[in-house]
Order: sequence, then structure tokens, then C-alpha cells
Amino acid sequence: MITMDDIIREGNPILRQVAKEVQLPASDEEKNTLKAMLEFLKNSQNEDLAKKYHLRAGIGLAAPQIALSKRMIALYLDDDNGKHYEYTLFNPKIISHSIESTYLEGGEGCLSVDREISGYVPRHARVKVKAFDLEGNPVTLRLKGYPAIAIQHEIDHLNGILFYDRINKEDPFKIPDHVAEKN
Ligand SMILES: Cc1nc(NNC(=O)[C@H](CC2CCCC2)CN(O)CO)c(F)c(N2CCN3CCOC[C@@H]3C2)n1
Ligand code: NI
Repeated sequence: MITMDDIIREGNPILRQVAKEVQLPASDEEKNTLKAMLEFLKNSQNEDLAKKYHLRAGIGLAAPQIALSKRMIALYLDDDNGKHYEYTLFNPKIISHSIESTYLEGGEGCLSVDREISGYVPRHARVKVKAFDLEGNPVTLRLKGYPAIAIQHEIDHLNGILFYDRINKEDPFKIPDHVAEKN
């Protein structure tokens, strides 16, 4: 199973590399790794297992974070309406996105960053993503809000980008451009 010992931290050059596309059909090893990434997220959100294995909670994970510079990501989260999102994807690509931006009011963190970095991380409010599932089938996802933010954070990892790269250096809590009015 994947534990925090497998997760590399900032300073490791792998986190700043552009990860390579997975040649499809994926190998059994690549499929098993992607399944293990999803399992980590589930375990990390289980109070008993997280405590037992000292896991930091995660809703997303990208292969470079376990020192594998390949375009593979997993997501496991519920949105504010309780809708469940569970994805294991190869070669995800944002093919279009809204002009509107959004951000998490509490900022973002990262399992590969062992420090708090405050500030708003501008994200596209809506994204259309093409990817391939575990079986190698093409999938098209249209996401908004929380899951959209999470998948952008993970795809950034595949391009060597960390969340704090996107925080406004002059004014970390500047409301990003094109953010819709909050009612
Ligand atoms: C927002 C949040 N970020 C958590 N961690 N950070 C991560 O997931 C990083 C990726 C996320 C950072 C911002 C967007 C993507 C990991 N990243 O580095 C991967 O690249 C959480 F753990 C968390 N939740 C809320 C839901 N809760 C359900 C019950 O279990 C606990 C869980 C905690 N929400
Ligand atoms: Ni991260």
C-alpha cells in the first residue's frame, strides 16, 4: 500500500518535471499503481486507517508525487452536494475551460509540500477533460467547482506546477480575475 513514505516532497526534482504520457494499453504495473493511488486516497479519508498508517488526508494524487513521472492521476472526493467523484485516469488533458475562475477560500495544500502556504489559487471554474480510464477507454469529463479545482491541481503536478506557483506574489489574497459574484 502507498503511505506517506512513498510521497516525495518539494525539493525533489521529479516534482518539477513534465511527466510522460502513458503508452496505452497501460501495463499491469501501471494499472496496479493507479489503483493503489486511489486506495491511498480512500485510506487517507478513513479515520482509523489514516491514524493507523499516519496518512495525511487527500482527495487527489498524481503519479509524480510517488516519484513516477507518468501522466496518471486519481481523485476521490464528494462535492458540497454530496455527489461522489472517483477517478483513475491516464493522460488527462484539459481540452476547454470557462473564462470564469474560482478558488478555494481556505487556499490549497499539497501532500508534497510540508508547509502551509496561504493565499488564493486561481482555478478555472469549469473544465472539460479528456482522459483514458483504467481499461484504456477514452472518457470526457465536464467538471465544475470542487472537483474541477482538484483535477486542475493534479494535472498541474503532471506539468511540474505546484499550487503556490499560482498564488499572486504581490497580494496572495487578491480575488482572482473573472471570479463570479458570490450570492
Ligand atoms: C481541499 C482538500 N484537500 C485535502 N488534502 N489535500 C489534497 O487532497 C491535495 C489536493 C487538493 C488540494 C486542493 C485541491 C486538491 C493532495 N495533493 O497534493 C494531490 O496533488 C483534503 F484532505 C480535503 N478534505 C476534504 C474532504 N474530507 C473528506 C473526509 O476525509 C478528509 C477529507 C479532507 N480537502
Ligand atoms: Ni498536490
